[in-house]
Amino acid sequence: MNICNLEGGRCAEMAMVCLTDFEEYAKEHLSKATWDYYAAGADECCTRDDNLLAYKRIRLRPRILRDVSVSDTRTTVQGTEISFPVGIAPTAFHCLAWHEGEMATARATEALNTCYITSTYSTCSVEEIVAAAPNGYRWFQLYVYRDRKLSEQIVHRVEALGYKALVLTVDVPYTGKRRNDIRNQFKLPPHLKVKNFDGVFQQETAGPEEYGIPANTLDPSISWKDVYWLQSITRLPIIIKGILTKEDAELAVEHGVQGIIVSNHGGRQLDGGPASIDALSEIVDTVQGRIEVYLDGGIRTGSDVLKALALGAKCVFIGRPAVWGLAYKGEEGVREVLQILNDEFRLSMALSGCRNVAEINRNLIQFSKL
Ligand SMILES: Cc1cc2nc3c(=O)[nH]c(=O)nc-3n(C[C@H](O)[C@H](O)[C@H](O)COP(=O)(O)O)c2cc1C
Ligand SMILES: CCCCCCC(=O)C(=O)O
Repeated sequence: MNICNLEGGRCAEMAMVCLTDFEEYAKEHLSKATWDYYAAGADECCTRDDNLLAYKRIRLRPRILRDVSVSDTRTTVQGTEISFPVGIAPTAFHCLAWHEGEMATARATEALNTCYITSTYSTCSVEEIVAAAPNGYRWFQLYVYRDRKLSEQIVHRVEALGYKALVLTVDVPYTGKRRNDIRNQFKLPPHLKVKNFDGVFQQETAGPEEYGIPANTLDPSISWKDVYWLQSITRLPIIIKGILTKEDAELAVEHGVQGIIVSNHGGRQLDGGPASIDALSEIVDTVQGRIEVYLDGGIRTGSDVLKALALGAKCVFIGRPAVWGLAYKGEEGVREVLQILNDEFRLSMALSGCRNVAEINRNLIQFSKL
């Protein structure tokens, strides 16, 4: 029997049934400033909240009597097999949630055989992450700095370490306005560092800061020509994260990248933009299978995963739920989050008559109710 002393709250002994149980636990146990940072959306949080609500507006058309006694959730991303189509989106500062930070996240994704996109703003270095989970499948998320040498160095480092793709985040020319972070004057505590840039991102001289990091390091002038620049310094596949329109999807294909992540940064950047699931169809229709299309934002259940795949995503990624898992029990917590999503996805597949991911298609979606 589970015993919990917390009145109205969750404790580590309670069985976790769904992802919102982890959210509740994290809210209860993290400091207010850390919780607010993870939960933040931009401005009035309309896009952040719509990321979740949009899935509720989509209805499924289940098929029956299809012998779903055996099911297979495996898929591939960029030619590599993963055990199910859910990976971990890049999120910053995992050591705020758990002392082993990104090393714990990396071990969990290695154990579950799925993809982990490491953030530029990790609080463990890429070397520590690879050492913690040497057989894990990883991509590296890149921001482009004003100082291109800095970007170039990290690209060469992750390439040498065996990262399999670069995820170029394109929706942060400036950080979105996150009201509680401003109210809390949120910053990384002094014992934590952006480890990949030790000595570079430390605020050693006085100057404007954002989250305790020197402000203005990211280059707001980046444009499509920088995709060519990135291609010139790496042989890794490039995946652009933060595309929400068919026009930009077409440009991404024309610029020769290998993938797109349809994303609004968890609603933390432009408030008023579309929910990512609502932007997916026009992008998939434009891309027409020329490159892989992925999605993140608001995935909280297995049926959300099913809906995204039915609308054409090859794989989806979770941001905040992974951090809630970390806050709960480190590696074990992230594993539980992924396992619950995998179990729910498998069940949703079976209940809608799909035996494998190849059988998931748009016929599953009831368009008249969209
Ligand atoms: C706390 C937090 C930190 C994030 N840090 C990054 C980051 O460093 N780089 C990046 O490309 N996206 C970052 N994102 C955006 C996520 O990669 C992803 O787009 C978003 O979290 C998906 O929405 P979800 O949290 O509803 O799953 C961050 C999101 C959150 C919530
Ligand atoms: C100075 C920019 C910090 C960005 C931190 C990571 C991120 O993308 C986020 O959404 O938070």
